[in-house]
Amino acid sequence: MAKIVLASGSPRRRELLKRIGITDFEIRVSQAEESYPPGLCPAGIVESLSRKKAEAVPCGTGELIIAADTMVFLDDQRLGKPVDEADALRMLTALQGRRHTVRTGVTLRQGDKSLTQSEATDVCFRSASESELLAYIATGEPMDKAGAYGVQGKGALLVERLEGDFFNVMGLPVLRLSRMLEYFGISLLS
Ligand SMILES: Cc1cn([C@H]2C[C@H](O)[C@@H](COP(=O)(O)OP(=O)(O)OP(=O)(O)O)O2)c(=O)[nH]c1=O
Repeated sequence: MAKIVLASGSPRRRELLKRIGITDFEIRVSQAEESYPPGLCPAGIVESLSRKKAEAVPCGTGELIIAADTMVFLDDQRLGKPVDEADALRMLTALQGRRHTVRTGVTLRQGDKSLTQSEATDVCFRSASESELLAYIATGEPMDKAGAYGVQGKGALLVERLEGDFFNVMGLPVLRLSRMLEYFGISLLS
């Protein structure tokens, strides 16, 4: 089996890889600048960013790189990670009582073979008061997460409904990833 390299500093992606049985992998954090060409559709944006992250790390012989990028889309707004607490409050206020889509682009790369796909999950937030949102921001949880919430943590208390892959919201669509790995000859359930 190829040596797996996770091109991500995200502790959630590390944890999810382990949960699906990929326990032996190296982390090589990509320093790719998070920019993309104009005119891309939402899926195109996260796919382009994941490709960029995968291409920004060295890939040795026999190594398989996994890179991902997660973003929240609310109508035509793109919500990445908040820059500060005021930005987190702005994002959470915009999301409350509404449905949004979380998209994760994933790129797998080995030698000159590369595959990029993305997954979408719809999430509905309940209406929350400003004091609840401020209390949530004070936990610090929103600050390193797209859309300023973590569905796997206290952020779950803001989520009314979710349609699609839960793990996609956490940063790695594990079912899609397993299918992409099959293209590289790796089967996780055999
Ligand atoms: C919406 C949401 C996002 N997130 C996280 C997943 C991602 O780690 C992060 C989005 O940022 P990304 O830029 O996708 O990833 P990252 O900066 O954490 O790591 P790297 O670029 O090195 O791969 O938000 C959650 O953990 N829970 C959630 O509910």
